[in-house]
Order: sequence, then structure tokens, then C-alpha cells
Amino acid sequence: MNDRIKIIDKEVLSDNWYTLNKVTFEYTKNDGSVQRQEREAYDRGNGATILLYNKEKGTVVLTKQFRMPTYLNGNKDGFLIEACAGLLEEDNAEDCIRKETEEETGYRIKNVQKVFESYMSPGSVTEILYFFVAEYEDVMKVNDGGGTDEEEDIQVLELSFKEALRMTSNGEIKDAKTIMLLQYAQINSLLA
Ligand SMILES: Nc1nc2c(ncn2[C@@H]2O[C@H](COP(=O)(O)OP(=O)(O)O[C@H]3O[C@H](CO)[C@@H](O)[C@H](O)[C@@H]3O)[C@@H](O)[C@H]2O)c(=O)[nH]1
Ligand SMILES: [Mg+2]
Repeated sequence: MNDRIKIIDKEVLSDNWYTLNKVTFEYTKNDGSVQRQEREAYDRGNGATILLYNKEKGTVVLTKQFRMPTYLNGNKDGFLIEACAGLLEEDNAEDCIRKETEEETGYRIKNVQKVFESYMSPGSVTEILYFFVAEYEDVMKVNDGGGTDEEEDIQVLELSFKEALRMTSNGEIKDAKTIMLLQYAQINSLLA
């Protein structure tokens, strides 16, 4: 696909839960010279995320859960407020996010709108994340949420949009996908 890149070797360094590969490749620089380089790339599949919002109430639904990698790196209690998200399985991103929304937040939503897609850590993680927004109403709540996985322990938060935006400024919300979705909602006036 790119004749400036020639993959020489791909070595699996770890495949315990997800896969960490070391890729050796020849890279042709802008000046035409060829360099041999190595990069580690963590492959944990792709994901989808969604902002649920209610115009009339001026609210959004977010989740709160323990995230070990953040606990290892400065997040005091390790809990993170995030937009609902999940890894893609066999299904396409849209079906995946509908299913994930019901499992994690308890809302059975109808129409979802794809807004953009983004690599979240392009220097080290292969994952591309698909971003969605959807309107929700109280009557769509069909269960308590929380996740289906035995180790999942997800708290569902319904916050005013203003409060959620404030939390992105004061550091209470520190998750990229969540900040991106809240700012998308603000820029596009999804809520008053
Ligand atoms: N035992 C074990 N379980 C794991 C490990 N890593 C993840 N899991 C479990 O695998 C499940 C994955 O849950 P999902 O809801 O599908 O994914 P997610 O972790 O919420 O990921 C979403 O958010 C990430 C962070 O923003 C995104 O990177 C990702 O794309 C996705 O959108 C969770 O139950 C989690 O505990 C691991 O190393 N060991
Ligand atoms: Mg999740």
C-alpha cells in the first residue's frame, strides 16, 4: 500500500490478553534514504464510543469505572468518567455501540449518528475508535446498566451538560474520547 514502507519482520512480544507486536521495517525518508526502524504496536482491536444526550432535560449520560492504567499514572483513585464505550467484536461499529449502550448504561437507544473516527494513540496503539451520538429518554431505560462482564463494575451518571463541560475544564473529566464528544456536542449545539 505504501512503497516507502517494507515490513521485514513482525514479532509477538506478548499475547496474554491483547497483542503487543514488534515490527521491523525499512522506511524511505523524504530525502530518499532508507532506514531500518523498529516500532512496538499494541493491538487490542478497535472500539466504539457514544454520547447519549437529552435536549429537553439538558443532560448527558456518562459512566464511571476503575481504569488500572490511569491508576498507574497519576489518577488518584483510578476511577475515570467516560462516555460509554466498548471494543468491537464480530458486529459492525453501529450494532456494537447499541449493544454496549444497553449493557453499560441500561438505555435501549434507537437512532445513532456517527460523527467521526479517530486513532487515539497513533504512536503506540493500533486501535481506531468510532464516535457516535444519540438522543435518549427516560422511557428507553430497560435495565440498570453496569456491564455484563463479571469484572465490569460500571456506575451510570446522568449529568447536566453544563456540569459535564465544566468537568472537562476543571480536570474531573480526563478522558480524550469523552472530551471530544462533549466538545462536539457544544460546537454543534446538540443541547441548549
Ligand atoms: N482479564 C482481563 N480483562 C481485561 C483486560 N483488558 C480488558 N479487559 C476486560 O475486557 C472488557 C472490555 O470491555 P469493553 O467495554 O468492551 O471495552 P472498554 O475497556 O470499555 O474499552 C473502550 O474504552 C477504551 C478506553 O477508552 C477504548 O480504548 C476502547 O476502544 C473501547 O472504546 C472489560 O470487561 C475489561 O475488564 C486484561 O488485560 N485482562
Ligand atoms: Mg466499556
